[in-house]
This record gives sequence, C-alpha cells and structure tokens, in this order.
Amino acid sequence: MTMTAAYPALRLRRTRASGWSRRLHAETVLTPADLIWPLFITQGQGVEEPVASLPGVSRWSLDGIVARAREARDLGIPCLALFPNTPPELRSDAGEEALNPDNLMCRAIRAIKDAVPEIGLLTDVALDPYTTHGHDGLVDAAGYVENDRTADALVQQALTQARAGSDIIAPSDMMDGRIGLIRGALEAEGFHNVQIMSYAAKYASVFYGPFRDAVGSRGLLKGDKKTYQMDPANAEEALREVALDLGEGADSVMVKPGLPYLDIILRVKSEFQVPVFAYQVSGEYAMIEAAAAVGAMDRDALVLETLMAFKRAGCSGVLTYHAAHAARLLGA
Ligand SMILES: NCC(=O)CCC(=O)O
Ligand SMILES: [Mg+2]
Repeated sequence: MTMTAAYPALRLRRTRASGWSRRLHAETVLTPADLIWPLFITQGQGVEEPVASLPGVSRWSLDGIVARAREARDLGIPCLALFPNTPPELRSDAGEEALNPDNLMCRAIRAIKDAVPEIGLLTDVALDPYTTHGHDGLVDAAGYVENDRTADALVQQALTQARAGSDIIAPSDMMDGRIGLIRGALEAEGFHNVQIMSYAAKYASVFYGPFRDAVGSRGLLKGDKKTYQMDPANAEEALREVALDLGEGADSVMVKPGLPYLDIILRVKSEFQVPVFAYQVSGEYAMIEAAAAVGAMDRDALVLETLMAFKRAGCSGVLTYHAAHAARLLGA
C-alpha cells in the first residue's frame, strides 16, 4: 500500500470528528440478523426457572419457548439454538432419551415450527444433556468416551432432530468423523437442505460452567472433557479440525468459546473463507453481567462492543445469551 499523504495533510482523526462521519466510515456493522439466541427448555407448563449462575437467563417450558421465538422474530433475530434440561429420571448412561422422537427437544422444535415457522432452529447434537455422567458420548469401563459408538448415536440423534423439523444440526461433541456420517445420513433420508454447523474448534474450557448448571449436568460430570475437546494451547490443530469438518460436509463452522479465541476465528476465516460463527458462552455472559453488577463497566456498551469484535474478526454471526437485549439496543 502506498501512502499518498503524510501529516499534517493526513490526519486520521479527521474522519472521527463527528458522529455521522464515524458511522459513514465504520468498517463493520452489527445487526440483529447477526445473532443466534440460545434458549434452555424445561418440562411443564407456564414454568420459568431462573438460572442462578446466569442472571437474566431462564429455562422455559414449551409455552415460554414459543413466546421467546415470537419475541426473537419481532426483534429481527433469525435463529434460535435449543438446549433441553433433561430431568434425572430420563437420563441414562447411554443417553437414550436423545433419540426419543417425543423428547423435550423434538417437542420444542415442533411447537416453534407450528407457531413461528419463519424462524430458524439450530439444534445441539451431543449426549451430555441426556447422560447420567454428563459426558457428550458413550463412556467405556475405563471412563473413556468412545469415538465410533458415540458417532453412531449422534447420527441417530441428528436424524431424530431433522425429522422433528430442525434447520441446522449443530454437533457440539468433538468426536472424530461425525460430520461426514451425519451428512451422509441426512442425504440418505432426503434432508438435503438441513444444514450442519459444526462445533469444529471447541476448547475444553472453564467458561462453560454456568451452562452446565442450566442443562443440569454440572453436578453429574465425572472428570473433564479434555480427551475430546481441544487444548486451549492449540491453534494449528483448530485449523486441522475445521479442514476436516468442511471436507466432511459442514456448511459452517463454529469456534467456542468466543472472546478469548478471537485469534482462532481470524485464522479460520483467513484460511478457509467459509461462514464462521462464534459462541459467546455462558461464562463470558456471566463475566459481563458480574462486571456490570458491580459498576465496573457499562453493560450495554460491553454487550455491543464484544459482539462487534466477533464481526470484525470475521464472524457471520454469534450465539449469545445477550441476543434479545442486543437486538433491542440495536433498535430493531
Ligand atoms: N454445547 C453447547 C455448550 O456447551 C454451551 C456452552 C456455554 O454456553 O457455556
Ligand atoms: Mg473434529
């Protein structure tokens, strides 16, 4: 790049001097269409259960979930991400409830599609909301999460969700090879337009703590998830993960958590030029709320600045528990 001028002819502050000019020169735009709103589903009717570690976030029974879907539509949010809180009596070692066509997830998909057909639904594929041990897959006698048996179960779980009406299958389990198997099964059953958003680079992170409260698996989890989720020390490996998932048929890829991994988002976008999404996870949400609660920083500004950072790094969109609040701030 050749500079045509130097100070004092060139002053970068000139274009920043007024609001209209800052708007005119903004390189990145954040709109409600960039947001995916994760929602927690619970049993019953007329139930709202606040999640203590996520102030402002609740689990909703199906009627409340449908109300949130209407709210999202009216705010211009294009897509919801659904997570069930499965009661202990429906959990098992193999998480069979994940394959029940009448489980909470499938009932939520159908209820939303009936009432608000114009909103997109992204559904989580992994066994952790359904297992007694809190792991994302099937565990062998030594406590190791078995890859290939788990992948077979995930294929069945993905088909169960696609049959219920899911628009985007989002495998969050980090098993090897599952994207290709799921894509093949979806094609074979005629679900040609059901997308796959792969949690391609999902790190074994402390930032997921409040989410485990929300889906009821915190107290259950035995050990940690380091034999399948990625080591926070690694970046090159994330590019290999993304390359594999794209090669197996993922339509878009996700990096998770979000803000501490902006370098990964930037590298994935630069290397592959495909749709990349970030998950601003529960611990990130909790940090923002905690900082705002003690008056350390302004909540609304923090929400919008962090979401803008994802767009600037190259994201097509962001999963965030602040989605509805952010959409309101953006004046939808
Ligand atoms: N599979 C979905 C998650 O693990 C979400 C994590 C979070 O929000 O902390
Ligand atoms: Mg992988």
